[in-house]
Amino acid sequence: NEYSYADYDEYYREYYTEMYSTTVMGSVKLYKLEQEFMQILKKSTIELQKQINMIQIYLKYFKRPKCSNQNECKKYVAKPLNAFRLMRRIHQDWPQWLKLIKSGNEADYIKQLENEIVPKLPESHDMLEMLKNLHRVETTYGIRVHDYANGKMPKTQSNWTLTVRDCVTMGNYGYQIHDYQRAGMWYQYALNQRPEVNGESYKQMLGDPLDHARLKYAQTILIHAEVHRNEPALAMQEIRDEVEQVLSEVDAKSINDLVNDRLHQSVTEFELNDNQTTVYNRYKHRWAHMSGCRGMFRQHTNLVCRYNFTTSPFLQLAPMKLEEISLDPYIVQYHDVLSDNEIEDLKREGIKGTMINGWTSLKSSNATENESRTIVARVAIMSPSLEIVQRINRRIIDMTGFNIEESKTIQLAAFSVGGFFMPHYDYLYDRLLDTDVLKKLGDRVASVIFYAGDVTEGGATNFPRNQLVVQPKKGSALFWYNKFDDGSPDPRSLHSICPVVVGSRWTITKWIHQDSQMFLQPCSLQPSSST
Ligand SMILES: O=C(O)CCC(=O)C(=O)O
Ligand SMILES: [Fe+2]
Repeated sequence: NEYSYADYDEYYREYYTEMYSTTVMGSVKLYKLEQEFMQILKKSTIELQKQINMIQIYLKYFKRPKCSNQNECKKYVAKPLNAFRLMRRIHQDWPQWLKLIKSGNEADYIKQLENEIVPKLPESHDMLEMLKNLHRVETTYGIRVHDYANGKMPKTQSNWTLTVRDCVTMGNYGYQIHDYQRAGMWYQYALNQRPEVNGESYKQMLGDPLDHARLKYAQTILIHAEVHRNEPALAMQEIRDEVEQVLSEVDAKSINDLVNDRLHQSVTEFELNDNQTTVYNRYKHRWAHMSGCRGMFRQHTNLVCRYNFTTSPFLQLAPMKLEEISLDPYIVQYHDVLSDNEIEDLKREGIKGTMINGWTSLKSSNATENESRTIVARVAIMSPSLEIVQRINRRIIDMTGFNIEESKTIQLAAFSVGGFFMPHYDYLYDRLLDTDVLKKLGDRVASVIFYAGDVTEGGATNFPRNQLVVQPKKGSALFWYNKFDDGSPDPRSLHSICPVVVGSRWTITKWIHQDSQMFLQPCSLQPSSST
C-alpha cells in the first residue's frame, strides 16, 4: 500500500492539520489573533485620524468663495494672481493630496492585516467543527436554548451570553443539518432579543441578522410541522425544498404574521417535542449513551473501595486505592495512580511531539468530499523511549498484572468542548485483525484509561449497557475487560465518552493486547482472588 504524494497530502491535512476549534490551545490562538487584530485596528484609527485631520486642514485653509454662476467664477479668475494660484495648486498640490488619500490603501495597518491576520483566519470547516461540537453538547444534554445562550449548563454556570448573531448562526447550523427543532428554538430566541447597543451600526456593516432569521424561522415552523405530520412520505430535503419554494412566493407581510404569531407563544411546538427529532432516539445504544450523559442511570451502591496489594510485589510496598465500579462485568477505578508532576511531564512531551486529529470513524473508501466525519480529540502516540511513558507502563503492569512487552506506546488524547466518543467496543474481534500489527499483538483484551485531568463538566466515561458512568478524576485510572476469559467478546464492555460541556479532558489510553498474556492468568484480577 504505497501512498502517492497527492494521497499523502490529503492524509497530512486530515490527520495533522490543527484546527482552532478542536483544542483549548487552538481557541487560545484565536483569542490572541483577535487581540492582534484589535491592536491593528486601533493603529488604523490613529493613522486614519491623521489623514482626516490633514484633509480637514486642507479644506479649511484653501477655502475659496464659491462661484455659483458663470459671472461669479469669471470675477474670481479675472484677477491674474488668482488664476495663477489656481493653476499652481491644481498642477502641483493636488497630485500630492491624491497621493495622501490613496496612501490610505497602502497603509501599514492594511499590509499588516493582510500579511499577519488574513492567513491565520479559521476556515469554514473549522467553524463547522465547532458548531458540530456545540450542537452535540446541546442535544446530548438536552440544554434549553435560553440556558445555553446564557451560559447555564446542566451543572455549572459559565459567564457568557450569546449575541443575536451568535444565536442566528446556531439556528442556521440546526437548519443546515435538518435539526429544525433546535433551529426553531434558536431563531425564536434570537428574534425575541431586545435590540443590541449600537445595533444600527453593526447592521450597516454586517447586515441585519434578524431579517434572515425571520424568514428562516418561518421556514423552520413549516418544515417542522410538515416533518411531524408527514414523516415517511417525503424526505427532509424535499419538504425543505417545497417550503422554501412556497415561502419565496408569499409576501413579506404573511411571513411576518406567521412569525409574530409564533413568537409570542411562550412554549413553542419546538420545545414540546424535546426528544423527537434528535438522531439519538433512532438507535438504542445512542439513546442509552444520552441517558447516561444526562445523569439518568440509577445510582449503584453496595460496592467497595479497598487497597490492592496483590497484583505485583511493588504493590505490597505501595498499595493502590481501588474502587469497584462494577463486579460483573469487572470495572474498577484506581485512584491517585498518577501524580500531578507525571501528568505535567506527559502533557509536555505529548504537546511537543506531533499531535494528530482523532476521528470518529475511518474514512470510507467511497467517501465524498464533505462526508460527515468528526474530529473528537487531538491525539499523540507516545514513544516508549520516553521516560514518562516507561513509568506509566510500569504503573499499568503494577495495576493489572498484565504483560505489555509487545505494545509499549501509549496514547494521549485531548478533548475540548464537545469532544466525545459514541458507543463502541475496544475489541476488534475479526474486524481489523488482518492488519500485520494487530495480527502480531492480538485483540484488545482489556482497556486502561488514565484521567490526566479533571473535567469541569461532562466528559464521563459511559458504559450504556451497564448503566454506569464514571466522571474523570485527575490521577485516577479506569480498567475493564473487553473479552471473557475464553477470548470471546463481552458486549457489556460497550462504552462511550459523554461530550465535554465545560473545560477540557485529557486521558491516556492503553489497550492491553491478547498475545502477550498467553502465559499469564488474567483471572488473577478477579475480585474473589484478591479479597
Ligand atoms: O477516554 C475514555 O474514557 C475512553 C476512551 C476510549 O474509549 C478509547 O480510547 O477506546
Ligand atoms: Fe474505547
